[in-house]
Parts: sequence; C-alpha cells; structure tokens
Amino acid sequence: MIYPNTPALTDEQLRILCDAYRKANFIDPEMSEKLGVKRGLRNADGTGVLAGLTNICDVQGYTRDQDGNIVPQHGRLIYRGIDLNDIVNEAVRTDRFMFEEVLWLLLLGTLPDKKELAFFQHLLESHRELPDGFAEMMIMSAPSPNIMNKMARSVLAMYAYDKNAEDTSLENIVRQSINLIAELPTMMVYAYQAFRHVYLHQSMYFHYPRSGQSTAEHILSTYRADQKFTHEEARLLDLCLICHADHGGGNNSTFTDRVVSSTLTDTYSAIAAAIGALKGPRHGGANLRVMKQLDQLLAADVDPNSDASVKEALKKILHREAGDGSGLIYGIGHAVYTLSDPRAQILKKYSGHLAGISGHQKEYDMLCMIEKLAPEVMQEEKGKSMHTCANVDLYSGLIYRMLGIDEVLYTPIFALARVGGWCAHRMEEVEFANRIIRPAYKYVGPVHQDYKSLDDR
Ligand SMILES: CC(=O)SCCNC(=O)CCNC(=O)[C@H](O)C(C)(C)COP(=O)(O)OP(=O)(O)OC[C@H]1O[C@@H](n2cnc3c(N)ncnc32)[C@H](O)[C@@H]1OP(=O)(O)O
Ligand SMILES: O=C([O-])CC(=O)C(=O)O
Repeated sequence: MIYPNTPALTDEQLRILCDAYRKANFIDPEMSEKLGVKRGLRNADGTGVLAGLTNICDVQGYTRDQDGNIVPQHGRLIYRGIDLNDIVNEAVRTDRFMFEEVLWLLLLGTLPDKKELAFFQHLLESHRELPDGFAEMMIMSAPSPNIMNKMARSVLAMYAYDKNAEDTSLENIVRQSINLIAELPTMMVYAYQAFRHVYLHQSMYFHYPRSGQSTAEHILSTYRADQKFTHEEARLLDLCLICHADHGGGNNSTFTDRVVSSTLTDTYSAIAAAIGALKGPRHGGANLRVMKQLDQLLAADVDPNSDASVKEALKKILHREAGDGSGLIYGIGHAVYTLSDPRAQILKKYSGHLAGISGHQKEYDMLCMIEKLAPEVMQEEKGKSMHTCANVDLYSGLIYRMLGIDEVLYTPIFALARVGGWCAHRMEEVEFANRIIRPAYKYVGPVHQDYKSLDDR
C-alpha cells in the first residue's frame, strides 16, 4: 500500500470521469491531413519536418529523385562526418574500447589525439562515483520497479548536489555533462541493485568503480556480483554503446532534450525529460518489447525455420490477436531508415557467433526471421507500399540477454549510451539555436459555447 490513508479511485469514480471525457472529446485523425497539420511533425511522405540545424550527426535513409520522390537506400549513420561502420571496423581491427572516443567526437566535434583521449578517459573514470550519501538517500530509500523511472529521478536529484545548477554557460553545461555521462552507468547499476533487493528479494551489491576501466567494463564489473567478465563481453557491450550514442536531432528523446533545453532550463531537467521519452515502447523501450515478443513467439511454438509459421504469427501481432495488443511488431520500422538501419546490421553481425556458442541460436534465428518477413507481412496486410526494416532495437536486447543482463536494464543501457548525444545536442541548442521551440496547434474544439451557470447545466 503506497498511500495508506488515501483511498484509490474506485471503478465507479473513474467511469464518471472517463465518460465525461469521452463525451466531450474526439479528434478525427483525418482532420490533420485536411487542415494541413503535420501530424507527428511529418510531411505527407512520412519524412520529418525540418526543425533545426545540427553539426553532430546525420541519419540517412533515403535520397530523392528529380521529382522530389523518396528513393529508398541502405541506411547510413554518420557521427561528425565519420561513418559509424568505419568506427566499428576500427574498434574490431584494433580490439579496443571506443565508446569514450565516440563521446569526445560527438561532444566536441573532432577525433581526440592520444593525449586528449587519455585525459578524457581519466576524466570519466574519476567522475563515476556518486556524491556521498546519494546511493543511500536517493537510490536505496526510494527504489522503483522501473529503472528508467529511477534514472530520471536520480538525474533530477543531482540538481540538489550542484551549487551551480542553473548556469547555462558552455563551461557549466560541459561540466554537468561530463558528470552525468560518467555517473549514469553507476546510477543505473545501483538502481538495479536496489530493485533486485526490494522487488526480487535477492542480495544487492554496491561495488565501487575501479580505476582503469572503460564504460563497458565499469558496467559489467559493478553489475556482476563477482565483478568478473571477459574482454570479449566488454567489447560487445562497448559496440552496443557506440551504436546507440547518437541519432541526430530529430529522434524523439533528443528532440525532447532540445525542446526542454530551448527554454534555458537546467541540464538535469533536460536529460531527465529525454530519459522519459526514450523509455516509450515506440522508441528505446522497444528493445524490451522485442524480447517479450520473441519469448511469446517461441512459447507459442512458432518455428523459426518456417516462413509460413513466422508469417502467420506476425499477422496475428499486426491484427492485435497476439503480442502486447498494440498491433506493433517491435524492432521493425523507422522514421528515417527504409532498406536498413546500419546499427541493426552491425549488432546482428557481431552477435551471431555468441548466440551460437551460448545457447541462444533459436532466439537469434527467430529475430533474423522477423527481420526478413515483417516488412513483407506489413506490406501485404497494410495493403500499401511501405519500406520497413529492422531497427537498432531488434538485436540489442538479445545481446544484453547473452551478457547475462537483466531485461529491466535493456532500455537503461540505451539511455546511458545516448546521454552523450543528448548533452551534445543540449550544448548545440543552447549555444546556437537560441530560440524557444514553440510550434502551433490548430484549435478544432467548439466554436462558441455560452457559459452556463452551475444551476442551469
Ligand atoms: C531507437 C528507436 O526508436 S528505433 C524504433 C523502435 N520502435 C519500434 O521498434 C516500435 C515499432 N515500430 C514503430 O512503431 C514505427 O515503425 C516507428 C515508431 C519506429 C516509426 O514510425 P513511423 O515511421 O512514423 O511510421 P508510421 O507510424 O508513419 O507508420 C506508418 C504505418 O505503418 C505502421 N507501422 C510502422 N511500423 C510498424 C510496426 N513495427 N508494426 C506494425 N505497424 C507498423 C503504423 O502503425 C502506420 O500504420 P497506419 O498508417 O495504418 O496508421
Ligand atoms: O531516429 C529515431 O527516430 C529513433 C532512433 O533510431 C534512435 O533514436 O536511435
């Protein structure tokens, strides 16, 4: 009982409120088109409305022909001019952790030289510990069953530990950004430990950060009771962090961060809002839904080696007869990408071997089948030409599962990888955009209503 002295709303009370709402509220979705409203801030062809300029990251999913029609292409993700695939190839070739290097690139705009990288790695390492008493007061004393919710609250709580929280100078935002980027992994693991203890009735471990570790190593070392992990495991996690680090200004959580930052509020408010946006199942929260969907398909004996069996199951999901009832096939579809999301291809490529040797082959095969067949099924069922492909969330959850990471952390890992991108966009918004983001809504309610006194209603 959370509020022992406050009775919950009864079904009857809720019925009265919701009936009143339903009686007076309806907006016909077709009205948007008629009135030229860009629903979801999208143009008629599904592309995003241009809302700003950025130097940080480019997301390419299509080109246009001479008549302006969309020509689908394989996706490219470009960090400050450098193709994500080139970064990943370099990480593989040199067998080293590169997330920190990517953070410098996204935040500051260039590749760090050796000295700068060592300085930056040390900076992050030395800021991973949380303020004195923070774990006890802010995390252990108020756990949450949802780690994204707890991370957002922890970020907001950091405001109280910052003597200069409101200052929006570049120096201050950079200082706050470094702190948050370094601290968020620790907050996530500690929030998880409190969750484990309170909600799962299991032991919790609050391991201190160790020096000399990359972000990926730090996560595994504080997450695992025995603090042990292999270099290959940490490298795979580092790869995931690199792939999730940024996605342009228009993705929902980054845009949220930019909208909130455009008011010149504090860094903690902007980043907490972005975490809230990422949590949604149409966005970063999809990686958890993908795994639930996968488990349901396997539990229903859908055969990952049979096209017919998988297609049938996907149709049921689309028709809301299976899955979570939303009609969405999670891990499929993207606002920009058409033929492929480069991150999904990278994660698929580098998780296949581990799936084979760690007993997850069937799950991996099922995801590959969803990737292959969902676009076909959606085209058939929706009866219109659409280009859909696997997105980054299709394979990430399975990787985390193979690393022994609890499913409640799938989306939080996305958040701690993306926080660098959010900080880079906040800096850009505050430094250069310099205008409050304030679109318009067309009023379509009653044209005029006389005010009736209470006695006359
Ligand atoms: C990190 C990320 O955020 S990656 C995205 C993670 N999200 C998911 O995997 C959730 C499933 N996918 C989706 O919901 C969507 O594809 C999104 C939100 C990612 C992108 O959406 P959009 O590009 O705006 O597609 P849009 O919403 O215009 O969809 C067009 C139509 O296809 C449908 N559609 C798109 N993707 C899917 C899907 N995966 N499953 C079922 N239907 C879908 C929509 O419902 C819509 O149908 P309608 O015209 O009948 O209403
Ligand atoms: O760009 C988007 O709409 C969503 C996405 O893939 C991301 O944020 O990584």
